[in-house]
Amino acid sequence: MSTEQGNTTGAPALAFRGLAKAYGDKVVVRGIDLDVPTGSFYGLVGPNGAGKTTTLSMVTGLLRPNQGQVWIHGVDVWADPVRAKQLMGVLPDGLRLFERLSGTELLSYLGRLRGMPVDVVDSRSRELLDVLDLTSAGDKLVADYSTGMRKKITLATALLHSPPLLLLDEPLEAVDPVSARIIREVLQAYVAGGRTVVLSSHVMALVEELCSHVAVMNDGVIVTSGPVAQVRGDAATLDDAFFHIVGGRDIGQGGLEWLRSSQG
Ligand SMILES: Nc1ncnc2c1ncn2[C@@H]1O[C@H](COP(=O)(O)OP(=O)(O)OP(=O)(O)O)[C@@H](O)[C@H]1O
Repeated sequence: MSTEQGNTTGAPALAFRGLAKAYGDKVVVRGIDLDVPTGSFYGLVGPNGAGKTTTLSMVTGLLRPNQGQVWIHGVDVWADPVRAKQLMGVLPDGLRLFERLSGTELLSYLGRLRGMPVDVVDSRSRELLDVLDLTSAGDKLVADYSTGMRKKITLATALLHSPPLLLLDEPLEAVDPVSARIIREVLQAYVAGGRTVVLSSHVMALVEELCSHVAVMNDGVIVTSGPVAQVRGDAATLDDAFFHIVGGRDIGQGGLEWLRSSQG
């Protein structure tokens, strides 16, 4: 494929082809392809170690693939990273932040780095801190934030420039139920406005509730992908379908007898 996949209007929100990554001899992503339609809410699911974070890191320009290409709205992430990064907001794994800034300063700094007008940065920052219930923490150093607060302030930085595509690595993990509900509503409103969200999660019920589409990864491969109803197939829930797709083991019969016993 050429460097430019198309203009930003016609192309999928995200597309990748032949994406591969190895660490030494260990191949962790094995040449995967995916198209994420604009306006979709796309879940990326898979067991521990399946390659979800590695994939999202390559897609967002944080980790260089060994092979393959990635386009955000038609812009090649590795050939034109500056333009591609204007089109996405990212909640990465690991949450490396500027620890010695307050939440408000962090948003202000990142907004200015993106070339946004100061008054727009200020008003959007206030709104985001308010919606994410971080107003009282706005003057606190990020170093003193809890894990859930760090996740919320990072989400605010991803939303600040109002990009057409959000890529979120486990956005609801470690977040309290009230904040989780707020984040879900923010993301649903975001998609309702015609934008696109891609998130990774282990929580199948959440993916089933929120997402229009899902891709299931296992051992570095996308095993199946498409609209949620199609991937669920005849299974009662997406959780059941996932269990069968990735070959989960049922412990109903045999095994762990010592855990079932009242004696030690
Ligand atoms: N820096 C690294 N060096 C070597 N191996 C790595 C590195 N980062 C990830 N891996 C390996 O790559 C594989 C995929 O990891 P990855 O974090 O992408 O999986 P994941 O699907 O996000 O898992 P989880 O659901 O547990 O977060 C794992 O086997 C992991 O051990």
